[in-house]
Amino acid sequence: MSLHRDKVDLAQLPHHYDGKVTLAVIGGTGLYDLPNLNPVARLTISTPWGFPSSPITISVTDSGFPVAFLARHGQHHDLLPSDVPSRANIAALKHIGVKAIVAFSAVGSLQPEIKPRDFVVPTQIIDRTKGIRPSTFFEKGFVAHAMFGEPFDLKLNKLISDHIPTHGFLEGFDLEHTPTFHTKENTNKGEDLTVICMEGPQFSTRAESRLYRTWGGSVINMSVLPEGKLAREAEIAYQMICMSTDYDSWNENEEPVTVETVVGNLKANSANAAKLAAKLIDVIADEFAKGTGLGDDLTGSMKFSVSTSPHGVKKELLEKMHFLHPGYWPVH
Ligand SMILES: CSC[C@H]1O[C@H](OP(=O)(O)O)[C@H](O)[C@@H]1O
Ligand SMILES: Nc1ncnc2[nH]cnc12
Repeated sequence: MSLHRDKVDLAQLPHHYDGKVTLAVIGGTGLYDLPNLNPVARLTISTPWGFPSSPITISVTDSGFPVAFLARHGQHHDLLPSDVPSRANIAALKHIGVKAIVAFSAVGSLQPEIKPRDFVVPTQIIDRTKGIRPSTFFEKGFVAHAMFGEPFDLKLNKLISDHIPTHGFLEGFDLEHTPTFHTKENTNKGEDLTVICMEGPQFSTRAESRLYRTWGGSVINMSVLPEGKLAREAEIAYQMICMSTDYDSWNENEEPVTVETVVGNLKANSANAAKLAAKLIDVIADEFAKGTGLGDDLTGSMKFSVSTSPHGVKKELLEKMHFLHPGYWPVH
């Protein structure tokens, strides 16, 4: 079943964009473009970690603010969650100047109050991937350790939570189900909302799904890692917005999740997600215009997270890292 809408002919767009692009949206399952914006360029960027999942579309809002868009699983959804080239995706966004990323993801709900078609802004992550995804830009010969106790950017999280009301945030739009916008502060009594990231591509067993509930999991997906870790290493403020599509497998009164359930809810959700994305872009554009330092908190953090003396590092490794953080570790 296709989730794609009719599209502008993106192939005709220029392949370069000269301005600065500070905000990026990563689209997950069901969100393959930003239909409410005006596309102005389509970039194919080669990185030392390969090519991104898809070309990066630069669009501008009505007020002229540029936003980069990247389809996580490719424009035709041909990449398994384990095969998403997250290092290339994040490196390419960093290379064009991105300081903040809002990443969308279709998730299963592990809690009865998070209903299919609701949105969730998580604050914590539990890693259940299996170590088969490259999850760092660093490698043997050049060692660094990034801080990850707060895996999402707190300023971006607060900005989003403060500006999107719990109910009615899609007023006037597809309201067959009025979605709730779940945030730590507004709906979860200050308790973390935790996304479990599993390897997939198969969904969880009932026993696993129940286990994740005992761990305090709120929602489950296959995508937030290593994307969020790599954004941290790239010093980019990162927040995921989860779109609930199913109750996973924990509920004995329901059939365990199937792709049909996910796709059915996504058909409604993807239009809502595109509208929500447009709203969030306006909020974030305003914040950048105010100059409050959004995306600046991490600046310089990786320079001092390195354990290896740069003098002992091979030239090839330093050259790769120069793409990500030019000037941090001069190539000798
Ligand atoms: C099609 S259901 C499983 C799939 O959906 C989510 O993708 P994304 O996070 O990119 O929206 C989930 O993480 C799985 O990859
Ligand atoms: N139940 C689920 N488990 C993992 N990823 C998902 N994406 C959407 N629903 C999911």
